[in-house]
Amino acid sequence: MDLNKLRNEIDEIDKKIVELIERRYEIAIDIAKYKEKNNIPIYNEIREKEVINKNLKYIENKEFMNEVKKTFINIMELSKDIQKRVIKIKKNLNVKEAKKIGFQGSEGSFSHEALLKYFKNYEEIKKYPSFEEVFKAINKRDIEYGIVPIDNSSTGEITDTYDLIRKYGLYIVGEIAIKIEQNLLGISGAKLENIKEIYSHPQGFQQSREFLDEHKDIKLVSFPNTALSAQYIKEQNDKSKGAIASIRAKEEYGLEIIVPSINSNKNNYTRFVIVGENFEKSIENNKISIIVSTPHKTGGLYKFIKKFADNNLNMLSIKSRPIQDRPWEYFFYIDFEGNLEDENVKDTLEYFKKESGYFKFLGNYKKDDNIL
Ligand SMILES: O=C(O)C(=O)C[C@]1(C(=O)O)C=C[C@@H](O)C=C1
Repeated sequence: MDLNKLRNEIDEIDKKIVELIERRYEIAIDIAKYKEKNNIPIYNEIREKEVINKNLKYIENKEFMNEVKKTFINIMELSKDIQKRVIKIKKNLNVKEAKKIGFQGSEGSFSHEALLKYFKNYEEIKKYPSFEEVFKAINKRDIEYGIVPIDNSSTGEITDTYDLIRKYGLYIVGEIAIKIEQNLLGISGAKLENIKEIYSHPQGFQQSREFLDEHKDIKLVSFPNTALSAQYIKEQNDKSKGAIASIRAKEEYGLEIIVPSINSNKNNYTRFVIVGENFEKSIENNKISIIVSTPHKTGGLYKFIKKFADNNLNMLSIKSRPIQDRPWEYFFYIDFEGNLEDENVKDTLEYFKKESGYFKFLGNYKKDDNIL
Protein backbone atom coordinates (compact mmCIF):
# COMPACT_ATOMS: atom_id res chain seq x y z
CA MET A 1 0.00 0.00 0.00
CA ASP A 2 1.35 3.38 -0.94
CA LEU A 3 0.74 5.79 1.96
CA ASN A 4 1.58 8.85 -0.07
CA LYS A 5 -0.86 7.92 -2.77
CA LEU A 6 -3.63 7.43 -0.20
CA ARG A 7 -2.86 10.75 1.47
CA ASN A 8 -2.93 12.46 -1.88
CA GLU A 9 -6.34 11.05 -2.47
CA ILE A 10 -7.51 12.33 0.94
CA ASP A 11 -6.06 15.74 0.10
CA GLU A 12 -8.09 15.83 -3.09
CA ILE A 13 -11.26 14.87 -1.25
CA ASP A 14 -10.62 17.42 1.55
CA LYS A 15 -10.21 20.16 -1.01
CA LYS A 16 -13.64 19.36 -2.42
CA ILE A 17 -15.12 19.12 1.10
CA VAL A 18 -13.77 22.58 1.98
CA GLU A 19 -15.21 24.06 -1.19
CA LEU A 20 -18.58 22.48 -0.54
CA ILE A 21 -18.68 23.23 3.16
CA GLU A 22 -17.73 26.84 2.52
CA ARG A 23 -20.60 27.13 0.07
CA ARG A 24 -22.90 25.41 2.57
CA TYR A 25 -22.08 27.97 5.30
CA GLU A 26 -22.55 30.85 2.87
CA ILE A 27 -26.03 29.57 2.09
CA ALA A 28 -26.70 29.20 5.83
CA ILE A 29 -25.85 32.91 6.21
CA ASP A 30 -28.37 33.81 3.48
CA ILE A 31 -30.97 31.67 5.25
CA ALA A 32 -30.14 33.44 8.55
CA LYS A 33 -30.74 36.85 6.94
CA TYR A 34 -34.04 35.66 5.51
CA LYS A 35 -35.05 34.24 8.87
CA GLU A 36 -34.16 37.45 10.69
CA LYS A 37 -36.14 39.55 8.24
CA ASN A 38 -39.17 37.31 8.52
CA ASN A 39 -38.88 36.70 12.26
CA ILE A 40 -38.29 32.95 11.94
CA PRO A 41 -36.18 31.16 14.59
CA ILE A 42 -32.78 29.84 13.47
CA TYR A 43 -33.25 26.33 14.83
CA ASN A 44 -35.58 24.12 12.82
CA GLU A 45 -35.80 20.65 14.29
CA ILE A 46 -37.88 19.15 11.47
CA ARG A 47 -35.53 20.39 8.76
CA GLU A 48 -32.49 19.05 10.65
CA LYS A 49 -34.04 15.57 10.92
CA GLU A 50 -34.91 15.73 7.25
CA VAL A 51 -31.30 16.66 6.31
CA ILE A 52 -29.89 13.78 8.36
CA ASN A 53 -32.34 11.15 7.13
CA LYS A 54 -31.99 12.15 3.48
CA ASN A 55 -28.21 11.98 3.63
CA LEU A 56 -28.14 8.68 5.47
CA LYS A 57 -30.00 7.16 2.51
CA TYR A 58 -27.09 8.06 0.24
CA ILE A 59 -24.59 5.94 2.19
CA GLU A 60 -23.57 2.82 0.38
CA ASN A 61 -21.40 1.36 3.14
CA LYS A 62 -23.84 1.12 6.07
CA GLU A 63 -20.92 0.69 8.46
CA PHE A 64 -20.49 4.50 8.45
CA MET A 65 -24.10 5.34 9.32
CA ASN A 66 -23.28 6.63 12.79
CA GLU A 67 -20.27 8.68 11.73
CA VAL A 68 -22.08 10.31 8.84
CA LYS A 69 -24.97 11.12 11.14
CA LYS A 70 -22.57 12.72 13.66
CA THR A 71 -20.86 14.66 10.87
CA PHE A 72 -24.15 16.23 9.81
CA ILE A 73 -25.17 16.99 13.37
CA ASN A 74 -21.84 18.81 13.75
CA ILE A 75 -22.10 20.64 10.45
CA MET A 76 -25.52 21.95 11.41
CA GLU A 77 -24.39 22.91 14.93
CA LEU A 78 -21.63 25.02 13.39
CA SER A 79 -24.01 26.33 10.78
CA LYS A 80 -26.27 27.61 13.59
CA ASP A 81 -23.27 29.19 15.36
CA ILE A 82 -22.42 31.07 12.18
CA GLN A 83 -26.05 32.09 11.69
CA LYS A 84 -26.31 33.41 15.25
CA ARG A 85 -23.03 35.27 14.91
CA VAL A 86 -24.09 37.00 11.71
CA ILE A 87 -27.52 37.97 13.02
CA LYS A 88 -26.14 39.28 16.28
CA ILE A 89 -23.45 41.42 14.70
CA LYS A 90 -25.98 42.93 12.38
CA LYS A 91 -28.49 43.37 15.15
CA ASN A 92 -26.00 45.12 17.36
CA LEU A 93 -25.33 47.75 14.76
CA ASN A 94 -29.05 48.25 14.64
CA VAL A 95 -29.74 48.56 18.37
CA LYS A 96 -30.30 52.24 17.72
CA GLU A 97 -33.05 51.30 15.29
CA ALA A 98 -35.13 49.05 17.51
CA LYS A 99 -38.83 48.52 16.96
CA LYS A 100 -40.32 48.77 20.45
CA ILE A 101 -38.49 50.43 23.32
CA GLY A 102 -39.62 51.04 26.87
CA PHE A 103 -38.74 53.33 29.76
CA GLN A 104 -39.93 54.09 33.28
CA GLY A 105 -41.78 57.34 33.78
CA SER A 106 -43.49 59.71 31.42
CA GLU A 107 -42.70 62.16 28.64
CA GLY A 108 -40.31 64.80 29.87
CA SER A 109 -38.44 62.49 32.24
CA PHE A 110 -34.68 62.12 31.96
CA SER A 111 -35.17 58.48 30.87
CA HIS A 112 -37.34 59.71 28.01
CA GLU A 113 -34.70 62.26 27.07
CA ALA A 114 -31.95 59.59 27.12
CA LEU A 115 -34.10 57.28 25.00
CA LEU A 116 -34.71 59.95 22.35
CA LYS A 117 -31.01 60.76 22.28
CA TYR A 118 -29.87 57.13 21.96
CA PHE A 119 -32.39 55.63 19.56
CA LYS A 120 -32.37 57.17 16.14
CA ASN A 121 -35.25 55.14 14.80
CA TYR A 122 -38.09 53.24 16.43
CA GLU A 123 -41.67 52.21 15.84
CA GLU A 124 -43.12 52.55 19.30
CA ILE A 125 -42.16 53.88 22.71
CA LYS A 126 -43.83 52.33 25.74
CA LYS A 127 -44.03 53.82 29.23
CA TYR A 128 -43.96 51.76 32.43
CA PRO A 129 -44.75 52.75 36.03
CA SER A 130 -41.61 51.16 37.53
CA PHE A 131 -38.15 49.92 36.55
CA GLU A 132 -39.25 46.37 37.29
CA GLU A 133 -42.13 46.68 34.82
CA VAL A 134 -39.59 47.64 32.12
CA PHE A 135 -37.62 44.45 32.84
CA LYS A 136 -40.78 42.33 32.86
CA ALA A 137 -41.83 43.79 29.50
CA ILE A 138 -38.50 42.75 27.93
CA ASN A 139 -38.90 39.25 29.35
CA LYS A 140 -42.43 39.00 27.92
CA ARG A 141 -41.14 40.44 24.62
CA ASP A 142 -43.57 43.37 24.76
CA ILE A 143 -40.51 45.49 23.98
CA GLU A 144 -37.12 44.71 22.44
CA TYR A 145 -35.11 47.05 24.65
CA GLY A 146 -35.56 49.02 27.83
CA ILE A 147 -33.57 52.06 28.90
CA VAL A 148 -32.95 52.55 32.63
CA PRO A 149 -30.76 54.88 34.72
CA ILE A 150 -27.90 53.11 36.46
CA ASP A 151 -25.52 55.72 37.96
CA ASN A 152 -25.58 59.39 38.74
CA SER A 153 -22.28 61.25 38.87
CA SER A 154 -23.18 63.07 42.09
CA THR A 155 -25.50 60.72 43.97
CA GLY A 156 -24.03 57.34 42.98
CA GLU A 157 -25.59 54.14 41.74
CA ILE A 158 -29.29 53.50 41.28
CA THR A 159 -29.28 50.30 43.26
CA ASP A 160 -32.66 49.01 42.01
CA THR A 161 -31.34 48.83 38.47
CA TYR A 162 -28.27 46.83 39.49
CA ASP A 163 -30.42 44.35 41.40
CA LEU A 164 -33.00 44.03 38.60
CA ILE A 165 -30.44 43.33 35.87
CA ARG A 166 -29.20 40.40 37.93
CA LYS A 167 -32.67 39.22 38.91
CA TYR A 168 -34.08 39.19 35.35
CA GLY A 169 -30.97 37.73 33.69
CA LEU A 170 -30.93 40.34 30.91
CA TYR A 171 -27.98 41.86 29.06
CA ILE A 172 -26.62 45.38 28.75
CA VAL A 173 -26.36 46.21 25.03
CA GLY A 174 -25.52 49.91 25.18
CA GLU A 175 -25.11 52.99 27.37
CA ILE A 176 -25.59 56.72 27.19
CA ALA A 177 -24.89 59.51 29.67
CA ILE A 178 -26.89 62.71 29.73
CA LYS A 179 -26.41 65.94 31.63
CA ILE A 180 -29.01 66.33 34.33
CA GLU A 181 -30.19 69.82 35.10
CA GLN A 182 -32.84 70.24 37.74
CA ASN A 183 -35.09 73.30 37.80
CA LEU A 184 -37.77 74.54 40.12
CA LEU A 185 -40.89 74.66 37.97
CA GLY A 186 -44.30 76.15 38.64
CA ILE A 187 -47.46 77.21 36.88
CA SER A 188 -47.64 80.58 35.20
CA GLY A 189 -47.21 83.40 37.72
CA ALA A 190 -45.82 81.17 40.53
CA LYS A 191 -43.08 82.83 42.64
CA LEU A 192 -40.48 81.28 44.96
CA GLU A 193 -41.73 83.21 47.99
CA ASN A 194 -45.22 81.71 47.59
CA ILE A 195 -44.12 78.07 47.17
CA LYS A 196 -45.25 75.89 50.10
CA GLU A 197 -44.76 72.40 48.64
CA ILE A 198 -42.25 70.96 46.20
CA TYR A 199 -42.87 67.68 44.36
CA SER A 200 -40.16 65.48 42.82
CA HIS A 201 -38.42 62.12 42.76
CA PRO A 202 -36.10 61.55 45.79
CA GLN A 203 -33.13 61.78 43.38
CA GLY A 204 -34.37 65.24 42.32
CA PHE A 205 -34.41 66.34 45.99
CA GLN A 206 -31.02 64.80 46.66
CA GLN A 207 -29.44 66.47 43.65
CA SER A 208 -30.87 69.87 44.70
CA ARG A 209 -29.79 69.51 48.35
CA GLU A 210 -28.04 72.89 48.70
CA PHE A 211 -30.97 74.83 47.26
CA LEU A 212 -33.47 72.97 49.45
CA ASP A 213 -31.33 73.52 52.57
CA GLU A 214 -31.75 77.24 52.03
CA HIS A 215 -35.54 76.80 51.93
CA LYS A 216 -36.20 74.47 54.82
CA ASP A 217 -39.74 75.81 55.36
CA ILE A 218 -40.95 74.27 52.09
CA LYS A 219 -42.56 70.84 52.41
CA LEU A 220 -41.12 68.10 50.15
CA VAL A 221 -43.42 65.49 48.60
CA SER A 222 -41.93 62.42 46.89
CA PHE A 223 -43.21 61.32 43.48
CA PRO A 224 -42.37 58.21 41.40
CA ASN A 225 -40.52 60.42 38.90
CA THR A 226 -39.72 64.05 38.19
CA ALA A 227 -41.86 64.31 35.05
CA LEU A 228 -44.96 63.01 36.85
CA SER A 229 -44.44 65.63 39.56
CA ALA A 230 -44.35 68.31 36.83
CA GLN A 231 -47.55 66.94 35.31
CA TYR A 232 -49.17 66.86 38.75
CA ILE A 233 -48.50 70.53 39.60
CA LYS A 234 -49.77 71.56 36.18
CA GLU A 235 -53.04 69.71 36.85
CA GLN A 236 -53.31 71.21 40.36
CA ASN A 237 -52.96 74.71 38.89
CA ASP A 238 -51.87 76.02 42.30
CA LYS A 239 -49.24 78.76 42.61
CA SER A 240 -48.05 77.40 45.97
CA LYS A 241 -46.89 74.12 44.44
CA GLY A 242 -43.57 73.60 42.64
CA ALA A 243 -41.83 70.64 41.02
CA ILE A 244 -38.18 69.80 40.55
CA ALA A 245 -37.78 68.53 36.98
CA SER A 246 -36.10 68.99 33.60
CA ILE A 247 -36.50 71.67 30.95
CA ARG A 248 -38.07 68.98 28.78
CA ALA A 249 -40.75 68.44 31.47
CA LYS A 250 -41.35 72.20 31.57
CA GLU A 251 -41.93 72.18 27.79
CA GLU A 252 -43.99 68.99 27.88
CA TYR A 253 -46.44 70.23 30.55
CA GLY A 254 -46.47 73.96 29.79
CA LEU A 255 -44.88 75.12 33.05
CA GLU A 256 -42.56 77.99 33.86
CA ILE A 257 -39.12 78.08 35.43
CA ILE A 258 -39.19 79.63 38.90
CA VAL A 259 -35.48 78.98 39.64
CA PRO A 260 -33.24 77.51 36.92
CA SER A 261 -30.44 74.99 37.44
CA ILE A 262 -30.85 74.28 41.15
CA ASN A 263 -28.76 71.09 41.17
CA SER A 264 -25.91 71.45 43.68
CA ASN A 265 -23.36 69.90 41.37
CA LYS A 266 -23.32 71.74 38.07
CA ASN A 267 -21.61 68.82 36.34
CA ASN A 268 -24.33 66.34 37.03
CA TYR A 269 -24.63 63.36 34.69
CA THR A 270 -26.76 60.22 34.73
CA ARG A 271 -25.65 57.11 32.91
CA PHE A 272 -28.42 55.01 31.35
CA VAL A 273 -28.06 51.45 30.12
CA ILE A 274 -29.95 49.85 27.27
CA VAL A 275 -31.09 46.41 28.34
CA GLY A 276 -32.19 43.54 26.09
CA GLU A 277 -32.90 39.83 26.09
CA ASN A 278 -29.88 38.82 24.03
CA PHE A 279 -26.20 39.34 24.42
CA GLU A 280 -24.99 41.07 21.26
CA LYS A 281 -21.52 40.76 19.79
CA SER A 282 -19.65 43.31 17.69
CA ILE A 283 -16.05 44.28 17.10
CA GLU A 284 -17.05 47.86 17.94
CA ASN A 285 -17.86 46.92 21.55
CA ASN A 286 -15.27 48.15 24.01
CA LYS A 287 -16.81 47.88 27.47
CA ILE A 288 -17.67 44.76 29.48
CA SER A 289 -19.83 44.42 32.58
CA ILE A 290 -19.78 41.41 34.87
CA ILE A 291 -21.03 40.43 38.34
CA VAL A 292 -18.86 38.30 40.60
CA SER A 293 -18.87 37.29 44.22
CA THR A 294 -15.52 36.78 45.89
CA PRO A 295 -14.71 33.78 48.03
CA HIS A 296 -15.15 34.85 51.66
CA LYS A 297 -11.40 34.55 52.26
CA THR A 298 -8.48 36.90 52.92
CA GLY A 299 -7.33 38.60 49.75
CA GLY A 300 -10.35 37.43 47.70
CA LEU A 301 -11.12 40.79 46.13
CA TYR A 302 -7.43 41.69 45.84
CA LYS A 303 -6.80 38.63 43.63
CA PHE A 304 -9.67 39.64 41.35
CA ILE A 305 -8.45 43.19 40.93
CA LYS A 306 -4.89 42.00 40.41
CA LYS A 307 -6.09 39.86 37.51
CA PHE A 308 -7.08 43.05 35.63
CA ALA A 309 -3.67 44.61 36.23
CA ASP A 310 -1.84 41.40 35.23
CA ASN A 311 -3.82 41.26 31.99
CA ASN A 312 -3.31 44.96 31.31
CA LEU A 313 -7.04 45.68 31.38
CA ASN A 314 -8.46 49.04 32.41
CA MET A 315 -11.03 48.61 35.15
CA LEU A 316 -13.61 51.40 34.87
CA SER A 317 -15.68 50.84 38.00
CA ILE A 318 -16.43 48.42 40.80
CA LYS A 319 -19.57 48.55 42.94
CA SER A 320 -20.84 46.25 45.62
CA ARG A 321 -24.39 45.13 46.39
CA PRO A 322 -25.30 42.98 49.39
CA ILE A 323 -26.27 39.34 48.72
CA GLN A 324 -29.77 39.10 50.20
CA ASP A 325 -29.62 35.79 52.03
CA ARG A 326 -25.91 35.85 52.95
CA PRO A 327 -25.26 38.62 55.52
CA TRP A 328 -22.07 40.61 54.91
CA GLU A 329 -21.33 38.97 51.57
CA TYR A 330 -21.43 41.03 48.40
CA PHE A 331 -21.89 40.90 44.66
CA PHE A 332 -19.31 43.03 42.87
CA TYR A 333 -20.44 44.74 39.68
CA ILE A 334 -17.34 45.38 37.58
CA ASP A 335 -17.01 47.38 34.36
CA PHE A 336 -13.81 47.20 32.35
CA GLU A 337 -12.55 48.04 28.89
CA GLY A 338 -12.24 45.35 26.24
CA ASN A 339 -13.84 43.18 23.59
CA LEU A 340 -14.83 39.57 24.10
CA GLU A 341 -12.56 38.48 21.26
CA ASP A 342 -9.44 39.90 22.99
CA GLU A 343 -7.19 37.19 24.41
CA ASN A 344 -6.58 39.05 27.70
CA VAL A 345 -10.36 39.46 28.12
CA LYS A 346 -10.97 35.75 27.47
CA ASP A 347 -8.32 34.83 30.02
CA THR A 348 -9.75 37.19 32.65
CA LEU A 349 -13.30 35.94 32.19
CA GLU A 350 -12.18 32.31 32.39
CA TYR A 351 -10.42 33.12 35.64
CA PHE A 352 -13.51 34.75 37.12
CA LYS A 353 -15.75 31.89 36.06
CA LYS A 354 -13.46 29.46 37.83
CA GLU A 355 -12.60 31.45 40.95
CA SER A 356 -15.77 33.33 41.90
CA GLY A 357 -18.62 31.90 43.91
CA TYR A 358 -21.02 33.61 41.52
CA PHE A 359 -20.28 34.82 38.02
CA LYS A 360 -22.56 36.56 35.57
CA PHE A 361 -21.65 38.14 32.28
CA LEU A 362 -23.80 41.24 31.76
CA GLY A 363 -22.72 42.35 28.32
CA ASN A 364 -20.09 43.72 25.96
CA TYR A 365 -21.25 47.01 24.48
CA LYS A 366 -20.05 50.32 23.12
CA LYS A 367 -18.91 52.78 25.76
CA ASP A 368 -20.42 56.26 25.62
CA ASP A 369 -17.42 58.46 24.85
CA ASN A 370 -18.83 61.20 27.08
CA ILE A 371 -18.12 59.01 30.09
CA LEU A 372 -14.50 59.20 31.14
O1 LIG B 1 -32.65 25.12 6.58
C1 LIG B 1 -32.60 25.97 7.47
O2 LIG B 1 -33.61 26.48 7.97
C2 LIG B 1 -31.28 26.42 7.98
O3 LIG B 1 -31.23 27.39 8.71
C3 LIG B 1 -30.08 25.64 7.63
C4 LIG B 1 -29.74 24.59 8.67
C5 LIG B 1 -28.56 23.76 8.06
O4 LIG B 1 -27.41 24.10 8.33
O5 LIG B 1 -28.84 22.87 7.28
C6 LIG B 1 -29.33 25.25 9.92
C7 LIG B 1 -30.16 25.40 11.01
C8 LIG B 1 -31.51 24.83 11.08
O6 LIG B 1 -31.77 24.28 12.32
C9 LIG B 1 -31.75 23.87 9.99
C10 LIG B 1 -30.91 23.72 8.92
